[in-house]
Amino acid sequence: MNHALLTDLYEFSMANGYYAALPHEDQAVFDVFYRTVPDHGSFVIAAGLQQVVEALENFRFAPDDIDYLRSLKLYSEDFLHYLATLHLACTVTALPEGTPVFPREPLLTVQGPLMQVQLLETLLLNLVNHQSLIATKARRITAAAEGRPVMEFGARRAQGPDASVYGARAAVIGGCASTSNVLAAKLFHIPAAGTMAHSWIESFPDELTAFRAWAKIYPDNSALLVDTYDVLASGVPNAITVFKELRAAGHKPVGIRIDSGDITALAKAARQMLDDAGFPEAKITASNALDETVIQSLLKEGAPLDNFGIGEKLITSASSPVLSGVYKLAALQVNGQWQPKIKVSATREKTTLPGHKQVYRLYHPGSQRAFADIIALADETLPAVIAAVSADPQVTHARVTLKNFTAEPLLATVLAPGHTSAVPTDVFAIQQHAREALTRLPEATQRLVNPDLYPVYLTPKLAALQQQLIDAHHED
Ligand SMILES: Nc1ncnc2c1ncn2[C@@H]1O[C@H](COP(=O)(O)OP(=O)(O)OP(=O)(O)O)[C@@H](O)[C@H]1O
Ligand SMILES: O=P(O)(O)OC[C@H]1O[C@H](OP(=O)(O)OP(=O)(O)O)[C@H](O)[C@@H]1O
Ligand SMILES: O=C(O)c1cccnc1
Repeated sequence: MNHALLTDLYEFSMANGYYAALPHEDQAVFDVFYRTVPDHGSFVIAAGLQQVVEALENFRFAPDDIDYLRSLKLYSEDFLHYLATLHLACTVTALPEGTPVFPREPLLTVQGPLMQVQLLETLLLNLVNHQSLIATKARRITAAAEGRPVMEFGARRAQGPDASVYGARAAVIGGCASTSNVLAAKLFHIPAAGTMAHSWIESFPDELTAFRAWAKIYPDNSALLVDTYDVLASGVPNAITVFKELRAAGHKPVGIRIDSGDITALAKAARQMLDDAGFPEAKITASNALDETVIQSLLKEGAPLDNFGIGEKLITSASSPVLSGVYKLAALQVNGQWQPKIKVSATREKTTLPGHKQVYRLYHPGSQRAFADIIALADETLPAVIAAVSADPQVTHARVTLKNFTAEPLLATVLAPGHTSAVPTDVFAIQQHAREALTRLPEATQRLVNPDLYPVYLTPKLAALQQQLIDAHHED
């Protein structure tokens, strides 16, 4: 689908206005960042970059798009002609998908003619906010599962087809092992996984007949759903009968799925029955409106679970369904000269960071342990000793001296005019990047409840530039 019209009307209205009022090719830089972490976490897992790059590479206005815009009777013919022949000339820098990113840090920047980059705001935020939200939720859920595979089961509850497909992709970036969503599995090379629904069991005269029919067709994929009638009185005993028959025929039974009731009590009793019957290797999968909180509770109770199937709470990030990433102007060329730009807000919290920027992750020297990030102006060289200022205006000890670190720049160019982009597209490689990046962060920042805040600083140059622009604004 061509997404060129997937924007808010005001972006076109501004672009048409820029076309009339400002030099056409003057460049602008916008930053994408967010301020608040979902679920009171301390970081977001950045995701959606592959789709951003694809959307920008295919960005074109079709003749009927132009006709539609003309029909609004808002825009000049010159501007519509500009759109009809538009080829984006934008440079995008971004941190790699899967990277944990903290509040206020630019995770993506776009530079290009002001008219063009203004038009991209809504689409870029749509792509990045959604996938980063779901990847972040999946990280929480898979952390709670402590290494047990999590299958993404959310297609039926996702808020529309796109949310199910790209949500499944993001879920894998955040740690899921597989998806039941066949389209997502095909598009992103994710293992397709699944069991059966209650309707299968109900479609046969009785549960045992239903299990036998399944086992006959899928003798090596027999994960039987045991809660249609009574988990312990019929579901597990019938599953054991079928497992014995499968074993006698030379097959290895997979296990059972429990989808209702007190999962801990049922899983403990089912485990005992399976073990007593000689099937200690049969796996128990749990599903039913699970999320990280329920999973933690189940595991704390000692529920002997091997796999999880997780739908609605993951695919909608139900407990915290919004990531409010924003797109803010950071610099503008005026007569060929760059000017840093700022939005000064009533609250310091919402005041933006001006200028072209770079984000560095700081490590203790010779180690893989990160202890802070620092946002710098893109053209400054980090000194060995930095009198850094907290990026969080709420922090009381706002100034610290940073020394003895190695610095890793996080933002790199992923798209430039005339160059084909090569961002990683292997979702499991991206998942691995996320996993490794997390092992380098302090463990306490990854707690699911009350995580430690990870320090993010500004260089003195960036902090001074921000203050200078705030002061200049107040003098006006
Ligand atoms: N031991 C447990 N500790 C905490 N939460 C649990 C436990 N067992 C199940 N849950 C969760 O409690 C919620 C409600 O479970 P409940 O027993 O009401 O399901 P159910 O109504 O039997 O299922 P269904 O409506 O699908 O038939 C679900 O989110 C489930 O995952
Ligand atoms: O609960 P989720 O995390 O979204 O996991 C997916 C759910 O989808 C199926 O339920 P179904 O649509 O058959 O409805 P049900 O709630 O009656 O089982 C399945 O049995 C799970 O319960
Ligand atoms: O395969 C399953 O068990 C499944 C898939 C989607 C939703 N619920 C269950």
